[in-house]
Amino acid sequence: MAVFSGSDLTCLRGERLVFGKLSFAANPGDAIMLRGRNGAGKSSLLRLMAGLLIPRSGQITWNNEPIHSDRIAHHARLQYLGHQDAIKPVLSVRDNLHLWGQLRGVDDIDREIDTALHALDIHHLSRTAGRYLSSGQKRRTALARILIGHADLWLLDEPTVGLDRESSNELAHLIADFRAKGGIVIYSTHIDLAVKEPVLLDIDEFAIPMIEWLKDHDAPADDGMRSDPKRAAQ
Ligand SMILES: Nc1ncnc2c1ncn2[C@@H]1O[C@H](COP(=O)(O)OP(=O)(O)OP(=O)(O)O)[C@@H](O)[C@H]1O
Repeated sequence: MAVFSGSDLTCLRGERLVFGKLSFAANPGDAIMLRGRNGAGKSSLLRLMAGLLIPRSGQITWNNEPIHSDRIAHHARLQYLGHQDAIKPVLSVRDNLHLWGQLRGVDDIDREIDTALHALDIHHLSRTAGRYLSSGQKRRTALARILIGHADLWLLDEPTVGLDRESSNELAHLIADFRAKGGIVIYSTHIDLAVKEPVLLDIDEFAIPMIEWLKDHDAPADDGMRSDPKRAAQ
């Protein structure tokens, strides 16, 4: 059984059936590349994997335990990079990373920040406030964030957006290092990223018409978020 897996996943957003009968499996060192047309559900799948959305059917497990049985443990093991860089505009790059390290309970934050700043080649921006960063510099800062603290799983939604070619190659190296240490990386991209032998998961293959899905299931009453009252309140 794979360390991280999902089986027979169905994703509803609003009243739209985004995909169904989708399964995946990943072990330490694996990379999965999500592909699909705009709106196919790549971001939705990454959010399901992060435990930020709940599948309408199917289950996602880590070491055979459903991720929703212990969401705190799941969030602690993963780093999620969404479309938003979530950089605080009034804080410097270093302070942004410091805040993130504190939230993750990292011990030796300053040393980890220095390592991350060098890895993303943004050490010279350490004291620059978030509001003065270019979009590529913001993206690099967001990527530096995923290096702070221990993680077993990286979920990266379009990580190359805003990056120049050099930074994209640097990201590919970081992914290779993370995999070499046993990390699992799942990422969506519209451009080629030099990741070695990723497993391709084409979300377009899991598009099914709502009418077909309804034949086997109850009528959809809600979105994945709304099926969890705690999340719906957020
Ligand atoms: N918050 C939401 N509420 C309702 N529907 C949503 C929501 N977010 C996304 N959707 C819908 O879910 C579907 C999948 O969107 P998603 O963002 O996962 O696709 P994607 O493959 O990541 O697209 P892209 O390549 O354009 O980033 C789309 O039809 C979209 O309109």
